[in-house]
Amino acid sequence: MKIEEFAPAKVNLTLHVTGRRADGYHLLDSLVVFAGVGDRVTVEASDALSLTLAGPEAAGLVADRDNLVLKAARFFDPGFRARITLWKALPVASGIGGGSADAAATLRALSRLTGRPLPAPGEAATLGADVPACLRGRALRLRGIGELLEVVPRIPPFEILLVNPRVTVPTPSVFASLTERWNPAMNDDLPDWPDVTAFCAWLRRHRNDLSEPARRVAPVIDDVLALVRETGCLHAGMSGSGATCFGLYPADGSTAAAAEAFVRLRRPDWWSASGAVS
Ligand SMILES: C[C@@](CO)(OP(=O)(O)O)[C@H](O)COP(=O)(O)OP(=O)(O)OC[C@H]1O[C@@H](n2ccc(N)nc2=O)[C@H](O)[C@@H]1O
Ligand SMILES: Nc1ncnc2c1ncn2[C@@H]1O[C@H](COP(=O)(O)OP(=O)(O)O)[C@@H](O)[C@H]1O
Repeated sequence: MKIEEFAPAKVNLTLHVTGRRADGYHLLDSLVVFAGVGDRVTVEASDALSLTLAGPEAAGLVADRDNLVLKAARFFDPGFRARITLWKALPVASGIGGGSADAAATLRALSRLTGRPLPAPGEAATLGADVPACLRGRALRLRGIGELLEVVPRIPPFEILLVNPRVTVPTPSVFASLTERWNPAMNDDLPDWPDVTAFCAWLRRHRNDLSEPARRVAPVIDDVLALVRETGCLHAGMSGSGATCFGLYPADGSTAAAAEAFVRLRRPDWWSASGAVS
């Protein structure tokens, strides 16, 4: 039996850093969505554990034991034997959780293959703070270091453009260069947004507290945001620790795709993708 799982890009539409734990991990309050753009993990039973890389972004990775796909497989069952293929479409170290998405897709695939349950969020977070959210793969409010999740059921439909300038931004460096670690959280109750315009107006009143340190690490982020804004999006921002930026568009099946074509024309050397959001 061959099982395929999609590993969608995670996008932090807001990211408030609200404190720091004694072990150095930061407390977050983030509204997270998943885009119809991502990697694919395929798993089939075999007599040995192996990983093959394919896809347009595979060159950014090696299939060694530190690959999050193999870490997730060993975490699920240290003796598990399977032939795993990772089709890599998301750029590595880009703030859209590609590695965490791959780990989560591997766990989902192995759970389907064996009928065994998925790990609890607190356990999954030991693979990576974003893995619990990626296991759910739908609009969420993420708190704690990433293990406290609440489904956000009423996000209005929209489409998204993702643009990465092909500069890798290591997450630890961005957290390390934060100057203010104790910032206000989002309000306890999230509103019911009547439409995407109201949703974007709400997003504009919130923050990504990692933007400033990320822009110090990778000043090109300002150019990415300027280009995304030039497409006429409803709202633009940076995801996670960067450098990927996003633009939001109405869910009309064409405006986000047209924005992607515009960006590709202007910056064929950058990575861009667009899709619907869940
Ligand atoms: C910042 C976020 C926001 O969603 O996304 P990315 O930019 O990575 O996509 C995540 O919290 C990243 O999650 P993930 O990439 O899984 O993080 P991990 O591998 O667990 O941690 C990488 C490093 O980031 C820092 N880190 C991560 C999460 C967190 N809540 N506090 C931290 O301080 C730590 O320095 C840690 O050593
Ligand atoms: N399957 C994987 N996909 C992406 N990165 C991986 C993977 N396995 C291990 N990594 C490592 O994890 C780190 C974070 O990568 P990634 O999850 O893409 O970052 P981000 O969460 O910022 O998008 C990188 O240094 C990368 O080498």
